[in-house]
Amino acid sequence: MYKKGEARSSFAKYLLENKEKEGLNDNDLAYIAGLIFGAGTDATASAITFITFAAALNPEAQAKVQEELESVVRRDNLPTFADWEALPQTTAFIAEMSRWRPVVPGGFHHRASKDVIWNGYLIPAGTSVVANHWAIANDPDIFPNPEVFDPQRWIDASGNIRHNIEFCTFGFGQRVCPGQHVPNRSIFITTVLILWSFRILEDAASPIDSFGFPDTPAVHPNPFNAIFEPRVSKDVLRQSCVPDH
Ligand code: HEM
Repeated sequence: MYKKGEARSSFAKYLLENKEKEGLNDNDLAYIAGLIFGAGTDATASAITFITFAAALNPEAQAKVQEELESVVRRDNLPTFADWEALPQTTAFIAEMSRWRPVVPGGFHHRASKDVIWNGYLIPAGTSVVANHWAIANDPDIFPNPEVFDPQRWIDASGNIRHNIEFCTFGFGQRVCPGQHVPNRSIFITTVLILWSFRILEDAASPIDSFGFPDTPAVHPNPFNAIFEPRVSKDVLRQSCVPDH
């Protein structure tokens, strides 16, 4: 456990100090440290940008999250991780963003290292296999009216998060995203802090193209304008306690 103010451990420092023990050469070190940085920062930044994109384009869904924040967190407190369990609408908004505009729509390609028989199909060694996140996200049998941004599809009749559907935003199996707990937390806290503080509006003078993102395996939305209208006065903000994360 780290004490406040104490220097925290660093993954890159660990790699450098344990190079021999882990059997790594300098190239391995550079790639592993770089991959964590590249995979981590860009995908998370993209997801947070898609949160503002989804909020601006779906004012009613955004208002539902703000109603929930209003009753659970209230305006004189900043939201914290401790509120997570009590915020199903916010959790559903984030889940729906991940499905509606997946950060990795093309999935990452994998190559079969040996012949594989799957469901009666032979996948010969060397074949590239693509799990197409976009097709899964838009499967109408699982997600009716998939083109509609509808966080309520993640909510059950009692108002809780459904556990009988999921979307593969972090991939699958052995190569599933090992960092997923980090973005899950950063996306949650950033979303609640932004939507608690601001109403995000589409700028009528510069409409957002809801399909404005490139045709590549991992994406960011194309640059767009949105208006951030403060929901909380500066005085309330000054009085709010800053959470100790
Ligand atoms: C919203 C944020 C993120 C999304 C949507 C995401 C998504 C993914 C996906 C789809 C894969 C490929 C899984 C597969 O092959 O099926 C992956 C792999 C990976 N991710 Fe993430 N990721 C995110 C954030 C992060 C963060 C924060 C880290 C590190 C702290 C990270 C580290 C990695 C690494 C190292 C791999 C490669 C794993 C391997 O090939 O064994 N990712 N990620």
